[in-house]
Amino acid sequence: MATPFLLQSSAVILAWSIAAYVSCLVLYRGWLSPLARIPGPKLAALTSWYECYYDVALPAQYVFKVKEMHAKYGPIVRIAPNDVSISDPDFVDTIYAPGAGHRRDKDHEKNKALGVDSSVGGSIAHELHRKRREALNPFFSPQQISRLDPQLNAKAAQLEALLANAKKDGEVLNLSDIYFAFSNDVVHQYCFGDKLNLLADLQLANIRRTNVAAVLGSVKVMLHFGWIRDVTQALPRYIGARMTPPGVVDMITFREGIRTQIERILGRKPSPDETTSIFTHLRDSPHLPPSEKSAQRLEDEATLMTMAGTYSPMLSLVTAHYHLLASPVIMAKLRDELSAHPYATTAAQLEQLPYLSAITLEAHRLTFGLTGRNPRVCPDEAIVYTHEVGKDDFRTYRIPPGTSISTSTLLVHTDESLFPEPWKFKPERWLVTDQAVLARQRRSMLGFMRGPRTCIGMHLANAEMAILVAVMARWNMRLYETNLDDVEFLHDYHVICPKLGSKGVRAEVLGHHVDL
Ligand code: HEM
Repeated sequence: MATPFLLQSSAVILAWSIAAYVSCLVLYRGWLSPLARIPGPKLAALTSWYECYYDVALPAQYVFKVKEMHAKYGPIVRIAPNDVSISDPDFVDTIYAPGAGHRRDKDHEKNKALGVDSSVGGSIAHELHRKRREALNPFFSPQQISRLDPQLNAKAAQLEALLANAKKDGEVLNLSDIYFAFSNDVVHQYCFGDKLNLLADLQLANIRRTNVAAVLGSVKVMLHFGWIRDVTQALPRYIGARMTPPGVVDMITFREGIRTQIERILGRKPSPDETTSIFTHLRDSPHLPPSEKSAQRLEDEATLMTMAGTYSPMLSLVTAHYHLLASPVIMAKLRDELSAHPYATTAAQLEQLPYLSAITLEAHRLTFGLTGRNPRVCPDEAIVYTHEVGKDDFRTYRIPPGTSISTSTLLVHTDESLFPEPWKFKPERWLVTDQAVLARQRRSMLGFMRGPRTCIGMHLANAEMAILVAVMARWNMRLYETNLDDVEFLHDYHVICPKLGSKGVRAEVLGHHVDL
């Protein structure tokens, strides 16, 4: 009988082909690849299932495992078949900020999990990123941001009214929701020109914040099994929605809201009566081709801008407020500084106060910016890394173009040579008098990243921090059922995630602080 024989031999050929392919892959990745000399666990070099196990099964622990690997193997480690991690603060700029003439792309595989591929942050190629970035830069200069003072102060006053009401009613406040709402209102108005008042509805703020956390909670699964999103998006919405976790469904609704905003802006003709905003500016820019102004692209841009401009500032704000409430000594020093400078009211003036800005820096350091490893790919140059292994004994590695190279904020921000007792919140470390130490610490701050892809919203985030840290000092509050593990970096879901199931930072308002 020919048919079973054919089937049997096809199965045998298929099995042999797979075995041959896997053997070649193992041989290449483990021994022949130009990365084969780089130290690290053999399993990590052979398969990305190694990373997947730490990211998905444990979960979101690979970044901590990589730190352990560096302790064992040294400053350069091969952490996946095509991925090299370098733990060396003095090498950060070579990876991320090499200067003019050097191209640094993003790694498409690592970048697609957030689903904002055509945004500035989603741009893979160096040149495309630069073009999109140039269109946005004018909105984010320190001068432009200083014009937002009245708006920031008005929002801060609304926030203080909430604190006063909570004191009157004896209500426990969720500070994570409050800072989420504050940052969301600010970035929304800046993006679209119209006012959002999430601060007036803290229940909705809680739903939205937990939805964003749920979406972030899925980034590792999406990173390793990106086809899940492709399948659910390809299905009719009513079927796809049933297969998608609730937070993600709400995110789809959130994106539809953004799409409506964008379509409204694109549907209007430029007019002097219109409030200008980032997206009216992009619509009217003569420098951008029509493809860069499509509704889909601008939706991606607005989604990234709104999410990044809301969630990351919220994390730094709650980290700062938690530590101020947990450390009366730090709070007392901040109050002393503010009462010595009663006329510092604008963000720019507050940012000049040394202790307040040390608190901000320390909050950013322990919030870790983007916690994932955020790799760069050099498309056209090899990277050479040399380190000392003994007295006058150096080892050099050549990392070929196309390799995914990274460090992580965890590695740098907890480097004991830069930040002794790295897990402690110590603003004083930013007030040292040794300028060389200070310069090295500042250079090693990766909370906003370095180089051409540095956070575009950095000045806005720091203005929000300055105004709200001053507000924090004006109120006596007591933490409510909140511990360090509600703000600590315990899981890497693209940004820090504290203990799973944390309700956020909650506090009771005791009253206005008399001296301020
Ligand atoms: C404490 C607050 C913030 C932190 C820690 C933070 C952190 C970061 C980091 C680390 C990056 C670099 C990402 C990369 O390498 O791909 C980034 C990029 C970005 N951030 Fe922020 N961010 C904050 C606030 C903001 C705000 C307020 C906005 C919006 C107004 C914003 C909008 C963006 C955008 C659009 C990008 C992409 C920039 C580019 O690729 O050129 N961020 N942010």
